[in-house]
Amino acid sequence: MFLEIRIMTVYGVIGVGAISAAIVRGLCRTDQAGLPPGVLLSPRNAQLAAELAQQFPTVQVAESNQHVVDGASVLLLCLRPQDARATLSALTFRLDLTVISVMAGFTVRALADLIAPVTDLARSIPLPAVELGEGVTPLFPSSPAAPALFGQLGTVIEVPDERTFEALSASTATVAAMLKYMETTSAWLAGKGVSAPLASRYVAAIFSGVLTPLQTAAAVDFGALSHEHQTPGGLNEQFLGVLEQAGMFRAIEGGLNQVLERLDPHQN
Ligand SMILES: NC(=O)C1=CN([C@@H]2O[C@H](COP(=O)(O)OP(=O)(O)OC[C@H]3O[C@@H](n4cnc5c(N)ncnc54)[C@H](OP(=O)(O)O)[C@@H]3O)[C@@H](O)[C@H]2O)C=CC1
Repeated sequence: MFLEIRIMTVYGVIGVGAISAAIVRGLCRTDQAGLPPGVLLSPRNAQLAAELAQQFPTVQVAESNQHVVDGASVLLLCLRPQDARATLSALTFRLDLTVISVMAGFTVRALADLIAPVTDLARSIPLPAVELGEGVTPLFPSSPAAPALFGQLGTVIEVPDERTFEALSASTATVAAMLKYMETTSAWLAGKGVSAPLASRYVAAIFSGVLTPLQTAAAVDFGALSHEHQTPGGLNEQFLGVLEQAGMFRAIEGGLNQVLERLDPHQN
């Protein structure tokens, strides 16, 4: 089924940036079966659009956003939320267009108003791993086109309602903080005289050693894993206790609630 969809589909992309480039690179991976699909890019961010068009023969840059809409069978909306309203209001959409949004915080209802008369609409939360075909992408609602796209880029999670979708979206806001945690550990090591490259490699190895085996797990008990990594009276237990006393984990819950409030003010 995917092969048929790949040959017939032209993906239009409005918002050529970090996440849409990862999607395009993922779709054009050489380990994919069959021909890559057609991709029509918005001309905005000309340098990245030109790079993608140069790298992949089925990728083209359109003259305007309206040409992207008109030439696409499946339109991907990958704009920053603050640019979406003005950009989409300037465009005309046809009834039989299929749209997939990756934009955080735009509800189905808000999007439907902006892209009327389109009704075939799905929201998605792709992460950069789609580039390697290793994404795990929540979808709501799930139209036929959305699992067909993200199934080529990893696996999909079809979410039953928009509240659950927004909660999953909020949880993705924790990545930069996790990387800052690792940077702090790495910089601390460098401050103790470990060379900076070795410090960063070592910290990456500590975490990838724990996380890589979890990639294919059906479910993960993080609490049990945390216990496994704490020898009673040991160093992990000591460090965890310091963070607990400092209120770090309550702060994580508070931060998630604030992000969710921003995504969906009616949920908390
Ligand atoms: N990055 C990620 O990992 C993820 C991002 N998302 C969502 O994807 C969306 C995009 O994020 P991201 O890729 O990081 O953002 P980027 O800033 O990398 O890309 C957005 C692109 O949209 C372009 N743009 C702005 N205005 C217009 C316009 N009027 N017409 C056409 N293009 C325009 C920008 O151009 P210029 O720079 O010139 O303004 C920029 O190239 C966001 O809504 C985000 O929530 C979702 C999941 C993961």
